[in-house]
Amino acid sequence: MLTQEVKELVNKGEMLPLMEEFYTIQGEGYHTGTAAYFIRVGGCDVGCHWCDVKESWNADLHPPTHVENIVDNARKYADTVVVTGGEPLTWDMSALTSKLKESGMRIHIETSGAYELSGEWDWITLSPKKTKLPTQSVYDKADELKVIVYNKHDFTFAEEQAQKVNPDAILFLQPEWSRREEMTPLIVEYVMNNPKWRISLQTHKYLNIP
Ligand SMILES: C[S@@+](CC[C@H](N)C(=O)[O-])C[C@H]1O[C@@H](n2cnc3c(N)ncnc32)[C@H](O)[C@@H]1O
Ligand SMILES: Nc1nc2[nH]cc(C(=O)O)c2c(=O)[nH]1
Ligand code: SF4
Ligand SMILES: [Mg+2]
Repeated sequence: MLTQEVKELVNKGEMLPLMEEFYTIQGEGYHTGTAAYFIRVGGCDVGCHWCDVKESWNADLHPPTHVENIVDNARKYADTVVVTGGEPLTWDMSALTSKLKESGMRIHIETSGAYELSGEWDWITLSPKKTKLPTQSVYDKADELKVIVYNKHDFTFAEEQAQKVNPDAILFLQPEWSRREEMTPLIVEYVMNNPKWRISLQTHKYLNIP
């Protein structure tokens, strides 16, 4: 059982349920191929049936960790951090991002946008989900929109989301991993016919790295 004191620190974002941290290469989206330290925060209730990190969903399984300790670790490895999850915006990201900034780090977030934006970010990757649509605050600030393509209807969903995001966001279509053989050729054709879109692949899975 968590003490009341720990619960309050988690509510304030001064502690976060930390699932894992790892130094790797950003596999997806605009920054594909660049080294970054990943901080994976537990807790998500969006419920994507194809989610590749379902172990992250239950926040209670991941130890509440002081953000100072997360930052002290991260700064040893890299100058760019990617905060992911789980759904990081489940929590108040202000304390984590202000401490990362004090350490001079560049900070990126991977989010479904299902909750209001908190924290200060150098790069926001929005990957919207039909089951819990993004909040306006995240549409307004997203640097890239990355829509996962599981079936043909997801092209329609992608166009709807592109209408909602700010006009400067860079647009990506990414095949859902288990459907990549069927969907990748359709995405290739779609991007050639609709060149405002780009392809994003989960390159870390092809490289067998985290
Ligand atoms: C695990 S999520 C965590 C961050 C946040 N909850 C979100 O969905 O953006 C990280 C990224 O992986 C993508 N993703 C998750 N499962 C996937 C799968 N099976 N195939 C392709 N992309 C996937 C998500 O859409 C998101 O862009
Ligand atoms: N290498 C690597 N790149 C990633 N980009 C987004 C990821 C995520 O799970 O948020 C991810 C991940 O899990 N690994
Ligand atoms: S929002 Fe992200 S972490 Fe949550 S279930 Fe969907 S892909 Fe997984
Ligand atoms: Mg991943």
